[in-house]
Amino acid sequence: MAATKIEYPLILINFKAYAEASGKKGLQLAKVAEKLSKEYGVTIAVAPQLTDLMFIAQQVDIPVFSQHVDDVSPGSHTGHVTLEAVKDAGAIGTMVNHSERRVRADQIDVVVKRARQLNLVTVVCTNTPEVTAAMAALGPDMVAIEPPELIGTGIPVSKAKPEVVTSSVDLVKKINPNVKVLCGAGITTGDDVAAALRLGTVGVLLASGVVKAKDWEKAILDLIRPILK
Ligand SMILES: O=C(CO)COP(=O)(O)O
Repeated sequence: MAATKIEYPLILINFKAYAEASGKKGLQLAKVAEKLSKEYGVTIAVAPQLTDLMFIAQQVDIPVFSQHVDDVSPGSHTGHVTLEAVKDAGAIGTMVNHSERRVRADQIDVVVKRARQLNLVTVVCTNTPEVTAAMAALGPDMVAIEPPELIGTGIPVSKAKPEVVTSSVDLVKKINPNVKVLCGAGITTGDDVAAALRLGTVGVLLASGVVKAKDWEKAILDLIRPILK
C-alpha cells in the first residue's frame, strides 16, 4: 500500500505521459524507486499517469501522487478527476498547476482547500518567484518552482537559474513559512539535487532524468547520493 507520510528531503519523480513509464513499465519504475527508498532511507515519491495510479499505489510502499486533479466535487463532471477519486486510488496527494497542465488560481485555491479537508498532500507547481509567492498564500503543503523553458532540457534550474530558486524560497518564507519549496526542471544528477538543497529547497521534482534513463536504478542512485545519511 502506498505510504501515507512525507519526510524531507523529497525526490518526486513525475512520470508525465512518457511511454517509458506507462502501465507495467510504470510499476517497474515505481518498484525501483521503492527499493532504493527503503535501502537508503530516502523519501522517493512517484507521480504516475492517472490510469496507472491505483495499480501502482496498491503495489508499492512509497508516496504516490496524482499529476493533476480538478476543482470539482464528486458528481456529474464527465472527464474530470476528483480529489476523492485519487484518494480512493491510494494517492497520498496531488500535484496541481504543472506547466504542462495549467489551471486558474481560483481552481488551485479550491483544490488546496478541499485537499486539506481530505488529508491529501498538495504540490502546487509554479513558474516564477512571484507566482510561487502567490501560491504559497493559498497554503499548500509544497510549491514546486519550475521554469518551463528548462523542463526536459537537462539544464538544471538549481545551476542555471539559482536566483529563481532562492527568491522563491525567500518569498515563501515571508508569506507562509509552513509551505515547503521544491524546485524542478532539468534536474538529472546528484550534484543538481545538492545544489537545490543548498539553495534552501527541501527536494526536487523531476521527470526525464529518471524516466528516460537507460538504467533507472543508476539514475536514481546518483540523484539521492547527496541525501544519503
Ligand atoms: O516538469 C518537470 C517535473 O514535473 C521537469 O521535467 P524534467 O525533469 O524532464 O526537466
